[in-house]
Amino acid sequence: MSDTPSKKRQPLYSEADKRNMRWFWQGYLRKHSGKLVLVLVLILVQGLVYQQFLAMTEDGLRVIFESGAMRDLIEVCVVVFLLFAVRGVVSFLAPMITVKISNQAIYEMRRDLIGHLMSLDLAYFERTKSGEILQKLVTQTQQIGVFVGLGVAGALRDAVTVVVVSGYLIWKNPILFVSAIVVLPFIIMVMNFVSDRVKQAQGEAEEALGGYMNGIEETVNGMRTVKIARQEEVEKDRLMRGTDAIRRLMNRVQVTQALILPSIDLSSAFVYVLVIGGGGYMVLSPDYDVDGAGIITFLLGMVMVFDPARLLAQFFGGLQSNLVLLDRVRNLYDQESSIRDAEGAKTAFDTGGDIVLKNVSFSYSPDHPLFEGLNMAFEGGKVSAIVGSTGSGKTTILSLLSRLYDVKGGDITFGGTPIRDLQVAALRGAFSVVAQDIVIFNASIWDNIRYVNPEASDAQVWQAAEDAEIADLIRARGETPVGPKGAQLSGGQKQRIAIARAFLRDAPILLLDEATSALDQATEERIKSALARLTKGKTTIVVAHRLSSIADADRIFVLESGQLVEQGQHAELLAENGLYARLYQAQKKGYDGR
Ligand SMILES: Nc1ncnc2c1ncn2[C@@H]1O[C@H](COP(=O)(O)OP(=O)(O)OP(=O)(O)O)[C@@H](O)[C@H]1O
Repeated sequence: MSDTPSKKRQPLYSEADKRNMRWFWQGYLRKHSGKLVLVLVLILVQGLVYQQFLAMTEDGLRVIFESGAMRDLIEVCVVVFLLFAVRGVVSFLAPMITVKISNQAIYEMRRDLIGHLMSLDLAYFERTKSGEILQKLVTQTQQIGVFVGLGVAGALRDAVTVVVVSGYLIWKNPILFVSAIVVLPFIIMVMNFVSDRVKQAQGEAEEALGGYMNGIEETVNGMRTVKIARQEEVEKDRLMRGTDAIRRLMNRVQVTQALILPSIDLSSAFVYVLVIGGGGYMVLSPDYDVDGAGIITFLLGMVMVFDPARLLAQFFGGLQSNLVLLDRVRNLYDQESSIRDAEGAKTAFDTGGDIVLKNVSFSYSPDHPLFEGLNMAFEGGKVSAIVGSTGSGKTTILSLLSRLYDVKGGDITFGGTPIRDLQVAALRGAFSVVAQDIVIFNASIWDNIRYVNPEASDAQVWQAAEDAEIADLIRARGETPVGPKGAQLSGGQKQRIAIARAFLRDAPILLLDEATSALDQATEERIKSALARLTKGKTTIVVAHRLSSIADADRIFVLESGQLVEQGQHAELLAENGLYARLYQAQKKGYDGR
């Protein structure tokens, strides 16, 4: 099975189902074997209560039919009451244990899933709908937990009851019992049909639910654009189409599952008629040693078998749905991270050395190559700038340096050490990054800054905030959270938080991607002097559109459609009169208004 539902027939238990159940059992349930055995014993007790109840009822009926002693009847009644009191206690204890086990299993499963998710490459998150990830971590795991905690315990109890009571009935009247189970093939046929349809529809429903959740997230996050473009109705329709698809698919799942009960009821009607007719014949015929009490008890026994059998069949329908959910959750592990530490990767490297791109080729998709044979050298301890038109690959170079993606060809070296020989954590730990897409959490500004260095002292956080010109805002807002994704902040305020983070982190390599683009000229000037202090002695790579802001860089690289077309210092590039000079003149003209 995969996330894309296939139209082909779904087997009752596919290899994937078996693998997934094994995974769940071995990873999360087996360790509770002791407790599970206890549950089984409790469930057996419940089953035995039914068997004893039947035996007592038969005795009681005989007392009545044969006008026995009143005392015997009272004894039977007391024992029956006690039996069901025991069953009551056990029906509390067994699910109490299984619910705790299943909640623990789901907690651990989520912990492992989150751990695995964190290890995946950025590329996975760029191609996967966030709704799909939410489903795995929230709804699908939750449903599996409820199913395992309550459903499995209930099903075990029902199965034991069916087996114990059936055993008793076989012992009492094998001929009648065997003739009663002629309905079994019909029930199996229905089950097969249900399994097939439920799996198909549940797969499609999960797909639709993922799309719907994703749609909600997109709409809510993009509400500013939605409102300005007056697209509320369009968005409403889009979400309603999603929810309508879910309605139709869930109808299909649940109506199919609902087919199970009538088929069991139909079978039970057939069996009851058979028992009354066949049993009655046995009582009337002198060939059989069967009395009325025996047949009434047998009939009661059949009722007691069919009742849990109905629930078992319902459980079976739920199991098919949950197997689909388990497969979806489990297939997160099919995703592997390709950016991993090599054997013997280094934890330390020359963070002050030159950073060199040698013959680098890279593409996001095979049919759109971005870099081919790109060579660049960023001098250690100096400020380098990358400029170029939009989409020329500037941000991608920064992403390759911090190994968010791996180069497809060529190499990147840090002080002569190839990037693949470095531990990913050590490499990324050497960077302070002010990215274009600043991530702000719904916490106070203070906590947002501290996020990059939780060990920092209060004094250090204040210093970083002062350097980034955001301290006054912290004083004004106090502990107030800044809204989801920092919605209550201006673009410039967000950028200053990002700069404060870079100050606080104080790593040896600094990547600034349009770090000051959202600031007004006066604030930018003030921050620039603090940034100059920050970059001193550090290898700094600045990406900027505003060329005046990087004019004093030690080296400027000019990119055009993924190719390095010029490099040098500001004055040299102007003298070359190439692309840089043209861009610079154009911007100057724009600012001067000429
Ligand atoms: N995650 C991604 N998946 C696929 N393609 C991408 C991705 N990120 C960027 N691209 C493409 O790669 C090219 C280079 O993008 P990049 O962001 O590096 O350009 P840039 O020079 O930084 O642009 P800008 O100045 O607009 O920020 C663009 O054509 C872009 O569409």
